[in-house]
Amino acid sequence: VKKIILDCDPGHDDAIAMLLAHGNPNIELLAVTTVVGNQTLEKVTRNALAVARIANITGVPFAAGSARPLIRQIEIAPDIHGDSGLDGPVLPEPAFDVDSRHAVDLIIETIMSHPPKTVTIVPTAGLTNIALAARLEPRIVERVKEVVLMGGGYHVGNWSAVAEFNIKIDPEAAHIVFNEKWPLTMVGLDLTHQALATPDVVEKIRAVGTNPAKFVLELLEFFGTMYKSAQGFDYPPVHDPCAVAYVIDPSVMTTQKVPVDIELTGTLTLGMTVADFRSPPPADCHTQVAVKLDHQRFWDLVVDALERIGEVK
Ligand SMILES: Nc1ccc([C@@H]2N[C@H](CO)[C@@H](O)[C@H]2O)cc1
Ligand SMILES: [Ca+2]
Repeated sequence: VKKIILDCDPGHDDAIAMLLAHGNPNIELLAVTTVVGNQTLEKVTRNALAVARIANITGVPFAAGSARPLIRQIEIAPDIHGDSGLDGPVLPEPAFDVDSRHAVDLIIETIMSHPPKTVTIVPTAGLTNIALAARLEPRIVERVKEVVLMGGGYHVGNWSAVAEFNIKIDPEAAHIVFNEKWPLTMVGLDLTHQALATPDVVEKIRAVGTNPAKFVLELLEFFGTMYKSAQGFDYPPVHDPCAVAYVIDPSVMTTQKVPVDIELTGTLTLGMTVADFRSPPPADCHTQVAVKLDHQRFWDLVVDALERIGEVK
């Protein structure tokens, strides 16, 4: 079983990532932490607790983290996720309250209280909490098993021509995270733009026939409509669960070992994840990027997780 910390900003695709992590038997969700991104910290934290109620996630601490990037001003994404950050479905009242600890403290405590190389950090948002954790407790860097993040893109951007939202909203935090020497897998737009919720996928989800599945359908409906109008996609790319799927089964996508660094001073290129594909990669290269997704196997994992969650009233 892979033990993970999910650091997220729900967010339609973050919500699906959480359901995949909760439903898949190979994953133990040790903690869920939130950070400003798709919406304000208050809104994404409320959304995370609502997803926990919908999927009946219990016994897992949810802690709120940074309300702001390290240095820059807040940028949110209401044109994709709406004003609540999880527009579309009606959200229930949370079943439990947010943990009293700060997300950064919970991340550190969780890693330091488990044996070395057993905890994987799965960020699916801006990297502010992860950067702060590495600075507050540097020992987590050699203790974590690996970092598997949704973010970046080596050939495409979505928040600028060349930068992806999770990186660009806090590029200094991303620079810290990508330059620590922990094993890091970047599941970027190159991969996640292949994770399209096509009509055949929607029908398989509909066939699950439970309230959590209905919730996912309502998320995809809104997300798809916004992605069509805002970015011209026929079907929405569901980014964040791709990072969880890699942790579940790395063979669901191909990866390539390449050095990646973050642009901090470019006028046109701020927040760009610059991958150096010149070969061979340095022997001490600690980063890899995801390249090709097995679309069917990925979505089968999501449907299987929903079937295992079953009905929740
Ligand atoms: N336009 C847009 C902006 C932000 C996101 C969020 N950021 C990442 C994709 O860029 C995902 O984690 C998703 O939650 C998705 C689309
Ligand atoms: Ca996200």
